[in-house]
Amino acid sequence: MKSQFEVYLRLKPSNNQSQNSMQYQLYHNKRLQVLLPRNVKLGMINNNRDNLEFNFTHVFDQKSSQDQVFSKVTVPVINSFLDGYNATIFAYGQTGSGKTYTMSGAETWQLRGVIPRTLSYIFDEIDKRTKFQYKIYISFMEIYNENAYDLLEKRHLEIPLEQWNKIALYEDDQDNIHLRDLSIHSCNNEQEGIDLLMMGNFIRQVSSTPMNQSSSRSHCIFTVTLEGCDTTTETYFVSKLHLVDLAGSERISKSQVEGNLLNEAKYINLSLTYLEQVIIALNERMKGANRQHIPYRNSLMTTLLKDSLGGNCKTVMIATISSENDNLEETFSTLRFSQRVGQLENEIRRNEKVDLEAVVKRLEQEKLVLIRELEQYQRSGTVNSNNKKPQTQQQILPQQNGMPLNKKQIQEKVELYLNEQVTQLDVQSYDDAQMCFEAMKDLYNIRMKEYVTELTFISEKLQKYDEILTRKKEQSSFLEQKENSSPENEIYKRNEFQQINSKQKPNQ
Ligand SMILES: Nc1ncnc2c1ncn2[C@@H]1O[C@H](COP(=O)(O)OP(=O)(O)OP(=O)(O)O)[C@@H](O)[C@H]1O
Repeated sequence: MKSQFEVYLRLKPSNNQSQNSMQYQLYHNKRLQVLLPRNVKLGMINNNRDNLEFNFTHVFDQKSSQDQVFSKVTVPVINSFLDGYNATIFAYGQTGSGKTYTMSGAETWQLRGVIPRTLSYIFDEIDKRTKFQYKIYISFMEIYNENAYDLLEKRHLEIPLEQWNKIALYEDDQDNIHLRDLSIHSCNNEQEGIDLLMMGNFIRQVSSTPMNQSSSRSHCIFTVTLEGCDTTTETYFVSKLHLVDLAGSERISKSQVEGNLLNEAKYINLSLTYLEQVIIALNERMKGANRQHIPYRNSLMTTLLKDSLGGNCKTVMIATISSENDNLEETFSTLRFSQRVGQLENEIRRNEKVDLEAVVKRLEQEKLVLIRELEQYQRSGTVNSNNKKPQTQQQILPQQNGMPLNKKQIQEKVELYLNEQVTQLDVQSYDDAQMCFEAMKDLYNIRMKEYVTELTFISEKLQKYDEILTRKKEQSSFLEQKENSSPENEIYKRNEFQQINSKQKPNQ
């Protein structure tokens, strides 16, 4: 299924109400027209024009609340994630434009952002989806100076960044990316999720260099992994939701930094440039150019987000811009980038697997229950079923208000009696008794027919699944190995990785 990238724009409220504010018009909350100030010389802008226009899935103006952003952008994405589709929401924009405010939120609970709201929504939805069983796992990582680090490793609170374990990436022969040394945490409720988010943010702050305290110089990826099971079909699915807060997108010339900070800025610039290159390459390929190679491997971030940017993933971008003319150059850079992203589409599919053994087991049990019920029904004409408890102890008379009942009404009363929902049938005449017996005979025949039909259906289904299962078991080990290395199965290898991690830790 094709899934067009969705691109949202969020304008940060202006700090000052002076003439320095960016002048713009918003049409239907989808089209932003930015008026170009005459006195501002911007090399990148064609001076013949007095405005530039940009289109979005939706534009959130300066008055938009956190809740509005969450409902519009995130809710549909999480619903599809809970159905078994991979998804990524990433915030992109210059430093201070509101990426962290949008993704994580501000100090108060009311101003919480996309990530904490997502956790609440996921657990609320899980409670409602009663025919599914879900398990949720969380990991949280940071990419800083082209190295990836685990933000949920408690040891990182005690040691400086230089001594942190770097997350190792490796690709299997199917080009799937796997991660080593990234902890994955089981999460049973919203509070546990929030605690993990807070711990990660805390570790990130503690590790930060002086400049980081006011501005985040790293990319952050908060990942929710879901293992789901549709209990009615025994279909298992695994999906991933990446919530990404990218580092500020401003150019080095603007940030005017030196030394270590210049190094950081270079890495950020480089990784965002590589991100841009990936987007351009994907755009060209979409427009029919012969682009086999997409340069994902140029940076850690694009390697990690490979699936989000041209694979099996529903991808959403939130572009954040400030509303001051001072930042116009960066604002235009963000707006232009977002237009390119908005043209992309991914091919998405549900990451599902049927547990054939579980299906066969269930069908065998159903068949056994049906055979037992059928035997009992043949013997006594009634079936003991927990669902059919007597609702009332009152007598049901074949007569109502002294008037004789018709055949259908008698059948209904007899059915209640046979289902043990009433204890007696009060028969007052020979004709009534005759009609009751007739009704019993009819109902018995109908019920028998239903049983036979259902048994035949279950037996056929059982036979079919049995055949598939046998075929599957007979498949060569080569094919099984291939299946096991698919990205959907990454989570199942978690324990293996954790064992490797725990073996490595004492030596570090
Ligand atoms: N929409 C908004 N409404 C109110 N305040 C906002 C909004 N967006 C951002 N802010 C405030 O602006 C400041 C900078 O925002 P934020 O830290 O989210 O920027 P950022 O894009 O994440 O920057 P960096 O790239 O440095 O991490 C914060 O104090 C934040 O609370």
